[in-house]
Amino acid sequence: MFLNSRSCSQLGTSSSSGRRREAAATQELAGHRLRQRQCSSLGQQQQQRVPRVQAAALSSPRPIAPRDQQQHGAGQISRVDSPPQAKNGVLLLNLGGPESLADVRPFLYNLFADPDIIRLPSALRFLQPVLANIIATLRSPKSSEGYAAIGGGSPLRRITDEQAAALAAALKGRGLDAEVYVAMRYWHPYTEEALQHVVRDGISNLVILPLYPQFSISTSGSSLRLLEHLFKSDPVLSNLKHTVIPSWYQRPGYVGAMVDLIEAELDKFEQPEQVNVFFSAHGVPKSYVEEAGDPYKEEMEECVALIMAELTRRGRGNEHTLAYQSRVGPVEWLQPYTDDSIRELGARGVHSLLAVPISFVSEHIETLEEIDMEYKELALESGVKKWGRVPALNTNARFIEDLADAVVEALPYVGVIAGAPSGDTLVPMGDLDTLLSAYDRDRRTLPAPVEPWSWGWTKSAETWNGRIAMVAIIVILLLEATTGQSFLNNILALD
Ligand SMILES: C=CC1=C(C)c2cc3[nH]c(cc4nc(cc5[nH]c(cc1n2)c(C)c5CCC(=O)O)C(CCC(=O)O)=C4C)c(C)c3C=C
Ligand SMILES: [Fe+2]
Repeated sequence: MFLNSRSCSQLGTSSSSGRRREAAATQELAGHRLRQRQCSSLGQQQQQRVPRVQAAALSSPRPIAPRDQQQHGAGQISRVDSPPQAKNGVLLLNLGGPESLADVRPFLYNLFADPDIIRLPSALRFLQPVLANIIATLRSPKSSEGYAAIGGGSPLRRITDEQAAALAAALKGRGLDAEVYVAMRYWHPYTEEALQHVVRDGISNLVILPLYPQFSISTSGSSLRLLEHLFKSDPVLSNLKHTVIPSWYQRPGYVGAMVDLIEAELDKFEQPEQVNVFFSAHGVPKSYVEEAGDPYKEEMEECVALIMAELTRRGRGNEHTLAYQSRVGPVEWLQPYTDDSIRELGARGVHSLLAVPISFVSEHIETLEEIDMEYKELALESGVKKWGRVPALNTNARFIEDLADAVVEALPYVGVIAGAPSGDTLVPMGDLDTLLSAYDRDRRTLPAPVEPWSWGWTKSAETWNGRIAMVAIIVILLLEATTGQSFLNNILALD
């Protein structure tokens, strides 16, 4: 498997030499697709030379240290002891969320310590934990307020567990016995814990399914990077046959389920045909798309076009809008911003808005607080008279059935390097190595979405916090450098 994918990486590198530039995100993706196809055939030719590795049952798993406060800290997860039986598993990737207000700051630390969220130049990477601590500390009061408003914690773990159980049942309905595991990126159950269970259960064929319909470097990409690291540092996992479904926004079942929900909400308005269908996607910094080639924006636009086409096919001629929410920090994010669009629609005299959360399939802080409270209030203040919101898919039966179909369709690709069966996704299906080597290969430094030093000069409420923190951090770093003692560990330790 790794022999194949190394060859693919080399192929990708040589075929793209001299082709690096910002404006080429789209061409870049087309190139990825082409390379993937080349890799597929190369992979198939070389398949015979790859040793058929037997997955193994685990006799004594080594516990993994919790990752709060650590960057990718896991070592080996398991030892190979005995030959296994073929067993299927599905690994659901998700973000994770604080379950109580006390979890908020360590959760934020984990998020900002992720180099796919804040990508520092390599010379400054040693500062990432320090920066993560500062930013988490500064952001924590605002985030905590949001989580307090939705009951004191995120519902994400509960909903994702329900989705996992529903998916396992749907697979069983198709005659497929498969364990479904939940692997969160920034909170419990951590990816390391999930993989420990995968190994303990002797899973030999794993389908990796991010619960994000559209691919972004900052979400699915980040979880896949972590998996890559963990797979490479463990003997059982490095031989585990797997395939990744990188994104699935174009699946008719998903699109159909979204349209069912939209229609049901439209019919609650007195004049459904007058309602503006307002898609609000989670934003990403613009540089992710324009400099690192994140397909997120393109996938989002395609996704909205597919949903609108299906709505139209069902005889609904509504106008629609796509905007991006949840911007953090001072850099430019994808535009238009949700708040600007709401104001603009209000000013244009749009009477009714139906908000559709589009980048995430569970209720979470950004649907329950940001959309239901902040944006609703803004819309009503801006002149919009009627407001509605489409619920998240959660365990919607049609959606879960579609995920089960996606898993069944992916299973033949486990352990085989191959492009997506229909070739119609922007990031094609494949194993981790192939996917990540074809994708965001250079991990180029990006402007950090949140920079404490910039916060210090903005007009935001954090201005003085930011300045004080910056001065403090400089003093502490100087003290550390001159005395050789670590003050930061003591001062900024969370828990
Ligand atoms: C597709 C979905 C998401 C993208 C893209 C994404 C990018 C992204 N997010 C941040 C910063 C924060 N995200 C936070 C919470 C959060 N983010 C997503 C999804 C995406 N993020 C979800 C589902 C959640 C909520 C989980 C929950 O607890 O319910 C937070 C914490 C909350 C807050 O303070 O607002 C931050 C911070 C960045 C910087 C980023 C891209 C670089
Ligand atoms: Fe986010």
